[in-house]
Amino acid sequence: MKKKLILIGGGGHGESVIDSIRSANEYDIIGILDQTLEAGTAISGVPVLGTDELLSDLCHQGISYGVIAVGSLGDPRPRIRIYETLKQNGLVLPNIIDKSAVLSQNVSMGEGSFIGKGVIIGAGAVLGKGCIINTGAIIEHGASIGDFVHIAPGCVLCGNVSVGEHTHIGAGTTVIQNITIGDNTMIGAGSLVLRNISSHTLAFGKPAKEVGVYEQSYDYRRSRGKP
Ligand SMILES: CC(=O)SCCNC(=O)CCNC(=O)[C@H](O)C(C)(C)COP(=O)(O)OP(=O)(O)OC[C@H]1O[C@@H](n2cnc3c(N)ncnc32)[C@H](O)[C@@H]1OP(=O)(O)O
Repeated sequence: MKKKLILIGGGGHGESVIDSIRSANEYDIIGILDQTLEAGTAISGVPVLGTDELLSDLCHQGISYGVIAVGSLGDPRPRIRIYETLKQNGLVLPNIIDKSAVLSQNVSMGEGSFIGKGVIIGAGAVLGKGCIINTGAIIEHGASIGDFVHIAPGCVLCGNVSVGEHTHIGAGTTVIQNITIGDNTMIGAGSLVLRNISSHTLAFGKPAKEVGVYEQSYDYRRSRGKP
């Protein structure tokens, strides 16, 4: 029997997640909880059941797996909130790995991450929890990817790149080998990263330059008493 799973979030990213869950054929998707979609509608054939207030009832009905299915464009806070809600309700957060992704056997991953179509992850890479590794991204050997990082579609991270927690690497970015990118940072789409990039920083371009403080996630960290 397939394991029963609930999705939180039914937007565009949610549709990708549904597609990848179906590709792996391991879970039965019972429904979607979403703060804005109308209960009774359906996304990719999966019913919207209501808001995440239903979570505790659903857990009592025997659903033990939950997936963060909202995307992120540089603000990881909604995904973090969902992660915490799922954990508080005692749900297990599986890693959703599209069937077309190719992962070395020697990859270590936290929980609750999404690995999209055509992703390649090399030997010795270490991924935190709650990450999105989006369509067609390549993460080479020895990479270190922090919690709630989004590596957007088509990025190439060469060997031994390190990306700090909550950082967004914009679509189509290339990061050369041995580079360190800080926490809570935004790298704009299409960048070429040749030098280390600091935490709490907006950087973009070819080559990528630091153009300012990245505020959004910084506020989130301060609100949690972090520097
Ligand atoms: C499945 C999916 O779709 S996942 C989604 C993947 N999407 C991404 O990764 C997008 C990442 N976001 C970006 O690249 C954005 O452009 C950001 C966050 C870097 C900047 O966004 P904003 O703050 O709104 O910047 P804005 O659009 O106002 O541009 C400000 C200036 O920076 C420039 N700029 C913005 N982004 C970039 C970039 N990636 N590369 C070069 N220049 C850029 C603009 O041209 C503009 O220059 P100007 O003042 O000379 O006209």
